Amino acid sequence: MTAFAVESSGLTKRFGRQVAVDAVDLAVPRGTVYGFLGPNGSGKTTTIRMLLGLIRPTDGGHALLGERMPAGAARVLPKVGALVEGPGFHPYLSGIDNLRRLDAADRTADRKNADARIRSALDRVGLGAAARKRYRAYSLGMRQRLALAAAILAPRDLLILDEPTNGLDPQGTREVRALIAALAAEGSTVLLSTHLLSEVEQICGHVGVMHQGKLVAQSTLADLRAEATPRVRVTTDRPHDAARVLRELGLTDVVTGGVEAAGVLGPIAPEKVVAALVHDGVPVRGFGVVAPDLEELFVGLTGEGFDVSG
Ligand SMILES: Nc1ncnc2c1ncn2[C@@H]1O[C@H](COP(=O)(O)OP(=O)(O)OP(=O)(O)O)[C@@H](O)[C@H]1O
Repeated sequence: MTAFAVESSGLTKRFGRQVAVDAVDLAVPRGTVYGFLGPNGSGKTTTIRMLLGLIRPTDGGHALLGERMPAGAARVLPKVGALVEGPGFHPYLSGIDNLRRLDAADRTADRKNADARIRSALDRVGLGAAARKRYRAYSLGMRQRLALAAAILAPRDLLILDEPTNGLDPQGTREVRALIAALAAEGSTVLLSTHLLSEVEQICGHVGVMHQGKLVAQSTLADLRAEATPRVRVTTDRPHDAARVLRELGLTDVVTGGVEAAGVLGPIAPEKVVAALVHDGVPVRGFGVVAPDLEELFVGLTGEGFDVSG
């Protein structure tokens, strides 16, 4: 068994002259919740559609659960649950009848326990009470929940979810995040795309960051945080003298503003910085070492802000 539930190499998609996905090497370890993070238009959905075999890559290849795609599609896809925008549900059928229809079309599904599986999926996404309502009467959030129910109609080794909390209210968002955590605890690997950094922070152990079609970072959140070099912040009446001392010591990205000077510490010990400031006669009123938060880190990687709400 390979260590990765999803592995791609050089995965590329061009639409005409536009490169939507540019040589992406994904590595999603089994048993993890992997956040596929990036601003709108960075290529997440296109990557996911290639992973699922819904569109053909222009270049590169990938494997799901150790099976090369598309050759192993028939073997592996029954073990993969997916939530992607695509062919919709039937508007005049109820939620439960839509799921029955989907399940009936799945040759690999176990007929004997179909009712129980469908009921359980509806309950898990919180649609138990609305199961008999017609799909066309569902709110956006309910439609999203039904799509998630469809992804978990059978036990799955891998779930690939494109923006699973899109369209949900805060309560629904919390419920779906809790459901994802529960599915992961039961042993599914989850790859979810999101433009919300807070979502990644709340439920993901791993993250891959997309920017203009490229995967610009991929690691555990813990490693990303550890790599982040802290900054020092000096409060003083003479910020320009403080900045000079910081530069002389080798700190980078040194800036001043008001009664502050700040810079990236790098390998230099903070106590050395304090000693140098004092030695130079800079009146230090305050001194702090601050680790950048994840948002600053990702802005640094992509040059773009992330929506941090939710
Ligand atoms: N079928 C298509 N034909 C032409 N261009 C496309 C097609 N699908 C996607 N693109 C382009 O590819 C780029 C990446 O789009 P994609 O939907 O993969 O990004 P995304 O990160 O999922 O963003 P979003 O969150 O908005 O869906 C965009 O510039 C988009 O306009």
